[in-house]
Amino acid sequence: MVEKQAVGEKAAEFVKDDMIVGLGTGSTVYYTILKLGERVKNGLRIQGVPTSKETEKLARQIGIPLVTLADVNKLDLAIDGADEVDNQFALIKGGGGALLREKIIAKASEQFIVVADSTKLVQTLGAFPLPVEVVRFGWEMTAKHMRDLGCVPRLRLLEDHTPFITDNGNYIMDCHFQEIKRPHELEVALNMIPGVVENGLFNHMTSRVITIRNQQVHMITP
Ligand SMILES: O=C[C@H](O)[C@H](O)[C@H](O)COP(=O)(O)O
Repeated sequence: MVEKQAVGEKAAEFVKDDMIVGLGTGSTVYYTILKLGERVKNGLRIQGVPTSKETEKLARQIGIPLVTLADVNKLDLAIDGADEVDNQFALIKGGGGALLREKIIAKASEQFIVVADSTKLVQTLGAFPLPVEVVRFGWEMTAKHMRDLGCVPRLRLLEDHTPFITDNGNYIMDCHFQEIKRPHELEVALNMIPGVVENGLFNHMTSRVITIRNQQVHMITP
């Protein structure tokens, strides 16, 4: 079994009857969602809140009942992947461009479980370019302010060289910092820039990381 599948499926075990569950986005949590679909077919009663249009489509296809944030006061649990996880449980997310909805849903959840194969665990965040969602208006100016924080920002493009557009109609800047020594300070500083909607640093949100070492699934809690 591949690592992503092993950690993704393990996370599904934390989902119990009557929970409202945030459904993350990406190729790792994909396996969690498939497993939940199977369990729903076998009688599990849950309601999901998807973090992207892609996840919404998948969840509908496999029969997971869905609700929106307007229908609930809080979520019991959200499960999602990450691009990097450091030893303080800070994350970089947004490789798939879903970071804004993911952060809104993680913040609304009592527990936030991260599923991460062994390649995602790092000492210091930053080798993976930090995704930042920005409004289209004036994005070049927004990028200049981001550069002042010490990174090289690149507008995310599709294969046909047109800009990638998020589910919210915005652009993504992939910011090359190399090393992010103070993720919380950077998260706040980026969000102070006019034009920045949200960034992919998730600090103080993780309740548990499910990962894999020497082919064994491990769970780490802060
Ligand atoms: O926008 C995408 C999300 O933040 C993903 O959770 C993240 O990129 C990890 O995705 P994957 O599990 O495909 O590596």
